[in-house]
Amino acid sequence: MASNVSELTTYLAYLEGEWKKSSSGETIAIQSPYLRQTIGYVQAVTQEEVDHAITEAHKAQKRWAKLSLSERGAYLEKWADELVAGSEEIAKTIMQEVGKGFKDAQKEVVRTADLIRYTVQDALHMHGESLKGDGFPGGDQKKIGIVESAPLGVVLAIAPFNYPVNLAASKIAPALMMGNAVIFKPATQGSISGVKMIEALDKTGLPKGLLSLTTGRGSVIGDYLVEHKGINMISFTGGSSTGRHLSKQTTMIPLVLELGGKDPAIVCEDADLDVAVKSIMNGAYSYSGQRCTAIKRVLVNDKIADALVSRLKAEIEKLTVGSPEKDSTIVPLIDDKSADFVQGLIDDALVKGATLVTGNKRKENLIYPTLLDNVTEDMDVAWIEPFGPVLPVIRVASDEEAIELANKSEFGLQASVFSQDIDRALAVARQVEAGTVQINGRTERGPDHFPFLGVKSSGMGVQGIHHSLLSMSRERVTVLNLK
Ligand SMILES: NC(=O)C1=CN([C@@H]2O[C@H](COP(=O)(O)OP(=O)(O)OC[C@H]3O[C@@H](n4cnc5c(N)ncnc54)[C@H](OP(=O)(O)O)[C@@H]3O)[C@@H](O)[C@H]2O)C=CC1
Ligand SMILES: O=C(O)[C@H](O)COP(=O)(O)O
Repeated sequence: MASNVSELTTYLAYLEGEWKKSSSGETIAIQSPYLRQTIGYVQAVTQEEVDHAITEAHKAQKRWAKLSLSERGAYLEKWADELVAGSEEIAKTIMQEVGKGFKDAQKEVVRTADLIRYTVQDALHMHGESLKGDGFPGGDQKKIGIVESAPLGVVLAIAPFNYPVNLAASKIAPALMMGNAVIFKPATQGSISGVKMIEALDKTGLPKGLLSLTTGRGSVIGDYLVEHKGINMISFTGGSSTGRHLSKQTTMIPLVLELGGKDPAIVCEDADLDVAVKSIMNGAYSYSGQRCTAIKRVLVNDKIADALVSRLKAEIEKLTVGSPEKDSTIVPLIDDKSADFVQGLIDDALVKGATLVTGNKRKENLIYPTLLDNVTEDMDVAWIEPFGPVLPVIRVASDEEAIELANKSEFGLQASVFSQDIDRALAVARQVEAGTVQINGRTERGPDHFPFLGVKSSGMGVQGIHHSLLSMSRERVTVLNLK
């Protein structure tokens, strides 16, 4: 999968159903994390263009909401087909833009098409309900409540860099299906992938104005979008500090936040080490740990810690390191700043006495997979999300100590528990404060129809296909009062 970036394209923004240059006359250069060169430019959309896009979105939404569910679904099914048809090109863009291995990028596109199709089917099977008035004391049989889903209006979808297509579509598809219009703000690094996926949507003949793609830096147009009176709901995935900022900027509109994590793998002394090692390796290091659901700390019982650490070391040393074009597991991080941040966490732990088991090697923004043992609570890496390939091991004396440390984190996205005793694993799982606990498996968002949520600083509200459909609609209650 060789890259050719000799011809640089300036991508247009998709505003009111037309591909346009921004009146700002400004573009943003997109730098590939592994080619370390500019691969294209995207438009820096202005506040006036945002205003216009939102006004047109409201007009289009009113017409769109009148279409039947199956008519709306037909556009989305076609979008899924177009994504699959263009998967090679879209995957190449994802690879170049965010440095994800080509095969994983292709999987992201196909997973997205599957997610869109499932979203359509799920929505088609949401039947609402009817309530009888006499179900409540003193009620009357002649009163019948009809409960239907109604759209919210214009949904603002803000996506992060690491799944630029999938985490955007997982907001756009349910929003459109439930009869909303969408303003899509991709991560700046991820905007070209955003353009490609919206080109596929545009090919479906989607009504003009229903979706606009507003590229631009979050620091420049982010607050303007979030505080805009024309936005009726926000679905955001990204870092916890950005999410916290958003929740302060918004008032009285529904907000779903999927944020960072510090997912622990709790390894009890009776764990099947084959399963634990495989899951931790996959959970911690795939895409260099740039997943919100990556395993970001290991809390292992003292009695098996030596065995676990030596097996992890052996596996880490087999990991492929290098280019996403060769499908390496460990690839350069999204930018130099992120690599500096990860290096800072490693340095802090080593200064404070952690044992370097393997790694701590760096070439520019490529950080080699690193395993730190004997990590203690005074080290930043015990608590802070690296979003990079560094895994701290904290040794514990009991399940209770592991649970206490797991819950001391400000985050609560997911956790894994490894034990061959299902009663024990379940008892631990039920005490961990996290949206999801995986027993004998790696932390991960999929399958995409499962609810996906974070507690504490990891988020607010629930995603996963069905819950996204619910969060992007409201109940409309009509009461029949019969004679
Ligand atoms: N729980 C989950 O499901 C997931 C969580 N994450 C978390 O996301 C982080 C990494 O992703 P990253 O893209 O760096 O996250 P960021 O929080 O930096 O950015 C996320 C999105 O928010 C935008 N943004 C930035 N500032 C504002 C603002 N003031 N108003 C509105 N939007 C704004 C960004 O735009 P721009 O790029 O232009 O700055 C981007 O589109 C990690 O912490 C990770 O854990 C990632 C994936 C999934
Ligand atoms: O962005 C993330 O990191 C995802 O939401 C996690 O998805 P995954 O578990 O499928 O990698």
